[in-house]
Formats: sequence, C-alpha cells, structure tokens
Amino acid sequence: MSAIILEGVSKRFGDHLATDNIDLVIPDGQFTVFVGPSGCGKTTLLRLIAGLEDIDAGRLLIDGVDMAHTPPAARRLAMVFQSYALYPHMTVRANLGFALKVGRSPKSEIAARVETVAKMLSLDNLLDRKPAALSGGQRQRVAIGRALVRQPRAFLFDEPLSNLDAALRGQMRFEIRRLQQDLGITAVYVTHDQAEAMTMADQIVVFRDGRIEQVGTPLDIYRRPANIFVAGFIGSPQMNFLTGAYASPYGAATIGIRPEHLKIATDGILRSEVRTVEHLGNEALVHAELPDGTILTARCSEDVSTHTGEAISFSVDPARVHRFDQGERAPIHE
Ligand SMILES: Nc1ncnc2c1ncn2[C@@H]1O[C@H](COP(=O)(O)OP(=O)(O)OP(=O)(O)O)[C@@H](O)[C@H]1O
Repeated sequence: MSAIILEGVSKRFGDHLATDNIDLVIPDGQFTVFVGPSGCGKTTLLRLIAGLEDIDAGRLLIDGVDMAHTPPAARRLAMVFQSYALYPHMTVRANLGFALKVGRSPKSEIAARVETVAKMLSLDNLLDRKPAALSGGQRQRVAIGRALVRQPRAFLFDEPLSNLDAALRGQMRFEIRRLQQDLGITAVYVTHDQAEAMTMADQIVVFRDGRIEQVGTPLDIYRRPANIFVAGFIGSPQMNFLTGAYASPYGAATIGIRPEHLKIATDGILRSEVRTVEHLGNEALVHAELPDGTILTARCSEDVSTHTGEAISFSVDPARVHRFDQGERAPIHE
C-alpha cells in the first residue's frame, strides 16, 4: 500500500511517554495536519517519521517497507522548518540547487531540475535574486522548492508559519495548500493552531498527551467531535459547555453548543444576562451569564443591539447540541 503507516508507535524520553502507541495512516497525495496543545507529541511523531529519532516500540512503514533500518536520508522525506533558513548570500538558483550540488549530481542535471522546479513554483523570473530581495511568500516557495528538487516521497512541515504575522500566515497557508494540491504531494504538517488545521487539512489528527484523540476531515471533527477535549480544541471561539440542569434534559453530564449555533430569541430556553459585547467588525461576540454563573459566548451579527446588564435569551436547534458523557461523545436521544 502506498502511504505512510504507523503501527503502535511509542517513544519515551526518560519517564515521559512522548508518543503513546500511535496507529495512523497518512494517505498518499493528501494533506495531513497534526494538531494539539504544546507538548502533546506532534513534533516527536514527525521526527520519528523523518528518522531523526528512533522508535522505541511499534513500526513505521513507508510504501509497505519497514523503516526500522532505513536512515533519514534514504527515506526521501523533506523537512520544512519554521524559519526558511535560506542561504542569504546565495541566489535563488543556488539555493534551489544546493542539496543536489552537495550530493554531487552532474551540473546539467542540477540545472534541469532547478529549472523545472522554478517553473512549477513560478520562481523562474527570480532565479538571480538573493533571499533579501524576495517577499515572505516568495521565500517560502524557495524553501519548498529547495526540498522539491530532491523529489521527496513526502513533505514534513514543522510549524513553518509560526514566525509570520497574521496576514502573511493566511496568505502562506493558502499558498502551501495550493502547491500541495497542484503537485499532488503527500504532506504532514504540525501546528498548534486549530484554524490552520481546519483550513489546510484533508485529514486532521488531534493529539493530547502523546495520544491520538481523533482522526477525521475538518468537517467531521467540527460536526462530530469525539470528546470534550476535541470539542473544546477545534472551533473558535470555543464551544460552550453546560452542565447540571441544562444538560439533564438531554440525559447527559455535559452538553456543548458552538457560539455560532446560539440564536438570540425573544423567549429562548437559555435565559441569561449580557456581560460584555465584543464588536469585531464582521460579527459581534456576546458573552452572557446564565443563572448558575456559566458564561455563554454567542456569535451574532455585527448589528446586534444589546448591552451589559441586559436580559437576553438564546435558542438552539437541538440538532446542533453535542452531548458528552464522561467526557466522551454520546448520541442524542430525543
Ligand atoms: N529530546 C527530548 N528529550 C526529552 N524530552 C523531550 C525531548 N523531545 C521532546 N520531549 C518531550 O516530549 C513531549 C512532546 O514534545 P513535542 O516537542 O513532541 O511536543 P509538541 O506537541 O510538538 O509541542 P510544541 O507544539 O510545543 O512543539 C514534551 O513533554 C517534551 O518536553
């Protein structure tokens, strides 16, 4: 089978189990995103795939071959890191050809491959420039191109955008995703940013404490989070969680309602009092307090007219209510 497959992969650092019995299929030609809070083991798993760390237990298969005795270079995986780390004194052409030059490929072959990759990435007009004379987006493309000339089996991205400002991040997400789709590359991308995961991935893998909490498409995970952790981690602003009297009609310990699914109603079931209203331009976030002290966040249109201290009630479509028992997703019995 053509894919990257992990079977029961574990890695320990001293007493700490950084990845714990991971089973996962990374399908060919797809964009897989590892997401989770800091320290959950995403980078460790990426490094295990790359061969930069040794696996303690389990197996890693690439195209059906066990990689236990395959050194990193022979795995043909390209790592793209946070900083672009382009050589500032070299032209784009020299940056793109560098790995092949080090690998002693013939000059004519280096020139041909650099040209092909430069065309693929629309860098052909920039080959004689140095990195300082490129935009952030162009530098990112050179960084990807530098890996692409080596014709890797897959790309491994470790938080490549975390040093960029918000506007450039948005643009780069789009660019990386477009390249991945156009070129049909297999990509694994590590981030702690759930919005990045949602907008880029074909497949999201949510991690916590070295374990996988859920694997699925962005929409699957948004619509059917497997547990309270995933429900709270994916989606911004965060899902509202209600307990006690609010959850009992649903026969659950906890119910979850996303801010975008709360509707202001004249006589809604959730009666509360407005604490603050955040006007964001395209929308407003209304934070309101229920009688039991729980704060609800509702995503409302920007022209919402309410203010601190005002009574407000919300309704919710029952189909949009998530039910959790002992932290795990439970079916809604209506
Ligand atoms: N070389 C190492 N030696 C000891 N502990 C390590 C080592 N590398 C990682 N760890 C620990 O393993 C756990 C997982 O680390 P990892 O870097 O994989 O997390 P992460 O999810 O990528 O986090 P971040 O988003 O902060 O990069 C952490 O508790 C970390 O401290």
